[in-house]
Amino acid sequence: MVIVTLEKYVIEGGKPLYGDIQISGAKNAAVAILPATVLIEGVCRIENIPNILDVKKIVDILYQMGAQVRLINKNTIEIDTTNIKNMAPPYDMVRSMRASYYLLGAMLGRFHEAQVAMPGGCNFGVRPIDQHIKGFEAMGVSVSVEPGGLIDARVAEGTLHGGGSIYLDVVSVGATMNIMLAAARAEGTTIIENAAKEPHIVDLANFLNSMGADVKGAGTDSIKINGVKALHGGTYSIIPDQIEAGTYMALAAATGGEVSINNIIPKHMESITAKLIEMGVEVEEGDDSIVVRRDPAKRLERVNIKTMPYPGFPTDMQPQMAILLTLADGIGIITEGVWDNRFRYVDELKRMGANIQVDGKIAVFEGVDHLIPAPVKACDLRAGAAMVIAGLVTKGRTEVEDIFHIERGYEEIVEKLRGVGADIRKITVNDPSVIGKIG
Ligand SMILES: CC(=O)N[C@H]1[C@@H](OP(=O)(O)OP(=O)(O)OC[C@H]2O[C@@H](n3ccc(=O)[nH]c3=O)[C@H](O)[C@@H]2O)O[C@H](CO)[C@@H](O)[C@@H]1O
Ligand SMILES: C=C(OP(=O)(O)O)C(=O)O
Repeated sequence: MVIVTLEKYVIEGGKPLYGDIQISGAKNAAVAILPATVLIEGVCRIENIPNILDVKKIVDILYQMGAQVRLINKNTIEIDTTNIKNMAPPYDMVRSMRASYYLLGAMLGRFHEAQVAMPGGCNFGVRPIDQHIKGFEAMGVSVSVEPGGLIDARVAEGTLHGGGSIYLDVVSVGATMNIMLAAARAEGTTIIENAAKEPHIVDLANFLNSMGADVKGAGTDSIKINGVKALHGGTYSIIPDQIEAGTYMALAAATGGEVSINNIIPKHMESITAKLIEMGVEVEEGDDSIVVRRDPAKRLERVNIKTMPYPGFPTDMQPQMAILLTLADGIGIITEGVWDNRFRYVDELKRMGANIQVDGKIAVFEGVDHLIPAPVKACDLRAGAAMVIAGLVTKGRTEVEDIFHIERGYEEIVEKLRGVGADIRKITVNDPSVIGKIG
């Protein structure tokens, strides 16, 4: 008989938090920069890498493809992909995460062909890649999706050439990055119009440029890439994680108290800072830190939020802000402007007594006085972070299951939270529902 174990967080919430939290490197930059090393012949030393599951998976995929990987410490690695083989990255590993699709752009740039499984990642409904494909096709690549979900992309004739002007029909972070990767070593120029402007787009461009690429305009909606023949190794440090920082800002606003969120770029936090101030939270900016302060006795004010591409309010902060609206004074509305189905966590919150109505991409929150503890599930990465916030704001014992979602993207979350006085621990339990069913 096999006994399956599962891990969960046990939280005793309901008290304000005080202290400092150090922010790790940005997940959404790291998961693009690591595949980008495929374009480079030489050793890349990458610092400030977040020690999270998604990063471990990508490093493992690169290792299996023949990259030499040296872990210098938990946040610094050296990768040398000089002798990497042009092979399909392991199907199941690729399928289990969204960001593995960056291997398409990187392998096209280096080998002019790639076979990569359709991506996975958080389930927000359909996550199409038609804009990525449109960009590759403009560079002379033929793309087909084979039965079983393997994407086959290859230069049909001649060489990988610059795509000229490519206008994205929707502002897509993934397509902007993937096209940038392939274009970095294409012959000629590619201009991505209506490009995404997120901080991690700029970080990928800075990484590529520091290794010899010629990318201009990242951070604006027009990015020009002059392809170069080769890229060399070097050292690069990843930017701080905007969403991890925002999550802890929302947490401090929810529980009350005073938390200093350190090692961040305050400019990246502007849309979140502005919303918290609108809700009556004190937010004080330093050079590379932000202090969030709220008197726990004072109720949060209601607001409306619409998620949008950067510099709009990030979709990846939507579930965390929902906890604040759940408890705010009055009715607040969230309109999800990026994904079709990012309110799956609402059912979990209702189990804790939240009053929320969802209609398609709109959720209406009628603030309640307090939440009640309940066992809840992390249904995806940020929804999981929201459940942790809900647990920490609620008096009594909340248990959060399926925490592997959370650990895809948050480094040492339990340790960081305990450092500001939170009562949270991770436990491993046997799962009675599967005892006897396997083996
Ligand atoms: C612009 C935006 O906020 N992007 C978010 C998106 O990035 P991610 O890169 O995952 O997704 P995209 O930015 O590509 O998608 C944005 C929108 O464009 C659509 N789309 C995308 C690609 C494509 O080829 N065709 C297409 O129609 C998607 O369905 C979606 O509605 O989710 C990530 C995880 O939540 C977030 O970190 C990003 O901030
Ligand atoms: C949803 C996210 O990640 P992914 O796109 O990798 O699923 C996220 O970072 O919030």
